Amino acid sequence: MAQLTRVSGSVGLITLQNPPVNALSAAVRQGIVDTVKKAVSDPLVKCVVICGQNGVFCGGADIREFGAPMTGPPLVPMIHAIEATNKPVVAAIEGAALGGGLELALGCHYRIIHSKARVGLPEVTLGLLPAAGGSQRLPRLIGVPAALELITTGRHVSAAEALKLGIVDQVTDDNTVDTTVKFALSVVGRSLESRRISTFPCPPVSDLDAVFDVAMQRVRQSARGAIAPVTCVQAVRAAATLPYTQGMKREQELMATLFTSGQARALQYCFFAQRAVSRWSMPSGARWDTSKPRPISKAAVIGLGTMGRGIAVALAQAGLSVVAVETQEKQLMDAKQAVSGMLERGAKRRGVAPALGLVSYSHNIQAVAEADLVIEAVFEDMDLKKKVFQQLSAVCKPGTLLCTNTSSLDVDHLASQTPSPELVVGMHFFAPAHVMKLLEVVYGPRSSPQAVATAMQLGKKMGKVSVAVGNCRGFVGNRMLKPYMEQAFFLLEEGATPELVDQALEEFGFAMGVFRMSDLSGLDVGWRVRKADGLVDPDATSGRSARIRQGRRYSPLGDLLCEQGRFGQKAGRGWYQYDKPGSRVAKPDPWLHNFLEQYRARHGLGVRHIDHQEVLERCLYALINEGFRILEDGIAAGPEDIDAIYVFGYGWPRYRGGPMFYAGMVGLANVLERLEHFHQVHPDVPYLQPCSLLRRLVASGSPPIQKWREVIRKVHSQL
Ligand SMILES: CCC/C=C/C(=O)SCCNC(=O)CCNC(=O)[C@H](O)C(C)(C)COP(=O)([O-])OP(=O)([O-])OC[C@H]1O[C@@H](n2cnc3c(N)ncnc32)[C@H](O)[C@@H]1OP(=O)([O-])[O-]
Repeated sequence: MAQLTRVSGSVGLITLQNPPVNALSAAVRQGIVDTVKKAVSDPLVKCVVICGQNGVFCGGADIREFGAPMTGPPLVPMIHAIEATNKPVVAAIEGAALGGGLELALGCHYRIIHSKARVGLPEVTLGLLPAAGGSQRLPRLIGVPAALELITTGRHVSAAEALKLGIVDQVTDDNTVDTTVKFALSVVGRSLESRRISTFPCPPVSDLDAVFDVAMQRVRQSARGAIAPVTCVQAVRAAATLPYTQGMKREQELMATLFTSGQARALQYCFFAQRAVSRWSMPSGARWDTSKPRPISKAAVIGLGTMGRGIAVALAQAGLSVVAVETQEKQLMDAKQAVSGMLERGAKRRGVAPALGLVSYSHNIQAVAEADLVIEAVFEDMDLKKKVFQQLSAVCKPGTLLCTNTSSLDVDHLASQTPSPELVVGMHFFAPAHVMKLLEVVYGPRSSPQAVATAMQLGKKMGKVSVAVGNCRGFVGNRMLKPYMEQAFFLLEEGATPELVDQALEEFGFAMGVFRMSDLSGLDVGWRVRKADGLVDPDATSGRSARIRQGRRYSPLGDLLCEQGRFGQKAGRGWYQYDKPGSRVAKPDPWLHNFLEQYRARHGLGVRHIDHQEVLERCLYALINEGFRILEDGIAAGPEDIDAIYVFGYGWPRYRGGPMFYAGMVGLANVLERLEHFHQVHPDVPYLQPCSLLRRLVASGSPPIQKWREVIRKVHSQL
């Protein structure tokens, strides 16, 4: 809705009212149309100010309405009507003017912004383009290069930058509405001819073709396979080359191709999934809205290797005081230098002062005695972690929350080393910990809801997408990665090459295929785990038995490479070869191809043609199947949790929504049918056996993903 009041005698103040962000729902659009008409026809109103209630101008079109048939007045004529009025209309921007919100403001004759507000056209992040005139007005206002950058990245811009770019006319530190009302009164009577952006020519650019070629190349490289950024470039090109009316026509045509696309649906699902994961729940019934987090002001990090350093930086950047502990003196000095450097570089990027004073360093674990929360980030070794937890229990003040940064170790087992297991949770950070958005908060059967709530809130404070998950081997992300990698190894045995598998996955949208990723993270990591699991058997060198371990098909390929010292990038060779150790450019390796041929011959394996489709189905459906098992086991509360983990932590292409959303897009019955087929061909691969939840969902008519929780609840209630 929108409300019209008359203030300061002759100013028509229109307030958008649609909590929490005054999104432009059908009712709000109707409200704007009605109130603008009323204000324009009221002789007592000399000028109009548009603002939003509760300190937010407008978060854009109401994304919740996108799936349903359009009702209410459309945005484009509404904004045109505002621009065409003969009374000055001024936008008073507080909080944010994003998407349709900024497009509304661009239809106004002037824009005043609060210094803490931001603006932007983030439609591209939702698989769309700014199709309420934004792609046509912004280039006319600020020029093609700047508009291209903002529209194709969807970046939010601070008030100061918005002023510099010319998006707004004035920045204020005072009450934005009061300032804007005064401003509006001051421009009454001035000609509006030069204030209607749609009438501006685009500022000339010397080599327009080159500008668009570079932009197109950039978006194709940075968002491989995503259609919205490419379409955004085309829309801005229309602004630069066509008269406004024709440009608007082109904008609408381009939007029509995006609006109903699968990518737009996936990206909009991701938008809500990212927010839904903060409403966590545990199988015990504990929930986000009934569990109160503890206040944390002082944190500690134990172990300052790569992960510990990143965690210390993330905590300090969130404004917490941090005690960083490393028992080795030399490591401590190196870490201090590295952490300070990271804080300085981060602060420079964000234009703030580095939080160097928030971090103190010690080689004595006693230094953590006063911490409210400790994150242990020592080497991934259960015995070592157990020792640290025992020490922490003796040192920390009562009530201190003890967190372990582990990617797969048993959080409950660690909790049992302490007298207060309810205060123990896992915090699985992803490297580099101060950069990566994902945090898995792992609760054991004895973790208290308050401990989970505190870790989740801390994650939010650090700017992470935090997902609460149950305790099991690999938690959610790494547990699902295992069948995915296993299939990739099997495909090599059956005739594929690392290049073929990686190309299929990279064309699907992953930043890196499974083998390039494995080379980057180091083959020895998995080797160590497999050794500890008793899977690496040096005696079994040939024949079928060599490829069966613990009763199931096993590929020793990764182990054989490690035995040759081929640990990946750091060794200069792994699944690929590199110019030198540490080099990042992966090149196909004839040695590896020869090795695969010999391996297949030794084991009597026939080679067959494997295409991209098979790579995708085998690798992704095995991963998805494990996702369904995770839901069935109650390790993740809903499909959004799994999807957020994969999008924010594992490079799953956001425009494909996450693995569970993707399963829904290709059709659950289709996934089930292909898994049944693959399991028939490979009966010794349990990961390919379709999970009963998947069967159940298909039997229930493959409901939309938003309804899966109902089926999951039924499964749980019958257990
Ligand atoms: C022709 C069409 C052309 C135009 C297209 C567009 O405009 S496309 C749109 C382009 N606009 C954008 O892409 C902007 C998207 N929004 C944002 O970037 C941020 O929400 C924010 C910066 C506005 C506020 O950040 P913050 O950290 O303070 O808050 P928060 O992020 O936690 O959100 C709070 C609640 O508001 C909800 N909600 C938010 N926006 C919308 C919406 N547009 N709609 C509906 N709902 C929306 C959000 O789901 C959440 O709900 P929950 O979970 O509580 O039930």
